[in-house]
Amino acid sequence: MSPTRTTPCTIVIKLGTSSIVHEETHQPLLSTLSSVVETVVNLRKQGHKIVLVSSGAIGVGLKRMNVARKPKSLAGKQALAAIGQGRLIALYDELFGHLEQPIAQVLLTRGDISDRTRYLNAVNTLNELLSMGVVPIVNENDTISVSEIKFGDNDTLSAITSSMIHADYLFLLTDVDGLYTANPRKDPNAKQIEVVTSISAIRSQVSTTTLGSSLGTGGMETKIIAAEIATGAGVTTVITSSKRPEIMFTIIEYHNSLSVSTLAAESSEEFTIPLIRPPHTVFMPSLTPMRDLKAWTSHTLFPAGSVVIDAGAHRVLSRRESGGRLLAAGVVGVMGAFASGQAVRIVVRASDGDSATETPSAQPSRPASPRRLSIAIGTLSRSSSSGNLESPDIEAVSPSPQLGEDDVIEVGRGLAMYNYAQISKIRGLNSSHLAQVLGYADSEYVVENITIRVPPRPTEAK
Ligand SMILES: N[C@@H](CCC(=O)OP(=O)(O)O)C(=O)O
Repeated sequence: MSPTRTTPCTIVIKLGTSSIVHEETHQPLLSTLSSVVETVVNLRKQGHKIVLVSSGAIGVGLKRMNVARKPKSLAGKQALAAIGQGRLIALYDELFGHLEQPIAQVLLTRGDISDRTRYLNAVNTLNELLSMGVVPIVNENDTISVSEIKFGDNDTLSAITSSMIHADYLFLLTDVDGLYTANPRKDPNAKQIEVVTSISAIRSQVSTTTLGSSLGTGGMETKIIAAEIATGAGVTTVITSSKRPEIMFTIIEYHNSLSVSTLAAESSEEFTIPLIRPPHTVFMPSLTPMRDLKAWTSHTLFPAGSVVIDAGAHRVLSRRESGGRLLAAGVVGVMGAFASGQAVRIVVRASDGDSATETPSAQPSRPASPRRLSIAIGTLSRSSSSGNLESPDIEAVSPSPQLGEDDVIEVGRGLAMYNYAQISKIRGLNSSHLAQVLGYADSEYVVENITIRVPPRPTEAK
């Protein structure tokens, strides 16, 4: 056995509906579930901490009520999830119980963890359960989830869970053994992609359209999104088959042996040749992972509005030295109504990235509707992101030119330090003038904890 084999890891395992119930009969797939349970218990014996993110509530509910197809209505799905979730967890308790492994049910909605305190409570509970040697079984709280507060699919939920507990691995177990260039069931030329280092590059290489099942909500596209969230938080993400869950041992061992051999090669020591590669796709974790507050802001919060920045600010925020903090000088407008402390989208105008040079000219007279953008504030000549203030006087404002959603591009997210009306007032100003305009200045920044996900075009990134 390799010495690294038992290095304790924190592992999130996601099991989709297609691995839990039969697609047509909705009978529970007992042999798959038993193998998963056995594997989880064996991983625990090696010292790993395991969280299971399990779908299947609706599928089990369909079987219980003898309903042939997933209902179209939200209430219908919610009712079936309420019926199925209890039975699902009872089934897990039965299977894990035979191996004397305690479990816990954790049901989450995005709404729950959009509140920082509740988010931290969820993190604390999960960590406490793990340190008690329990296997938490997480699902979306479907009964109360509505579209605005839904994770939408359990791939995303598992990625957010893995980020919450700083997992080492996220395994997305599904009915295929990895990501392919095309649907392997239909196209004999489909090739498995073994290693993904760039999610954006991979999107152009794979066809993701046909790989969802009729019961679940995910498919390959949601797995790629999940991989993007998890790897961004430093979590190695693996797609592999749920039919042989014990393959997770070999995959962990394989990756450990690769890193051991790389280290040995670097120090010219002897090393053993890594094992034969088990079938899977691995998404490599970011070398500069986003942790805690930034990951929370970026992935768990629904933004309440938008802050429009100029091209100069976009360039500055894309550099690590900016610390993810935006000065009022780089703001050209706001969109929607948001309070201080809420998450906001950071957007640039789609036109041509010329916002840095354009003089702002209007102030919204009322909260802009979420779909319209009001370019905010007074007629004085203000600086661009250089932060120079040419006149300290705030003059009367002119009507708002409006931009639609199509006129802006989201480039990142952050937490607003002031509300939308205040940011409108101080837009373009040097931070030394915030107290004069607002009557106070708790922060010299208007938005903090910003993660830029879309950097400026290379020609702009001087
Ligand atoms: N929360 C739902 C599952 C939603 C979902 O994402 O399903 P899947 O695409 O099979 O992972 C349930 O338990 O039925």
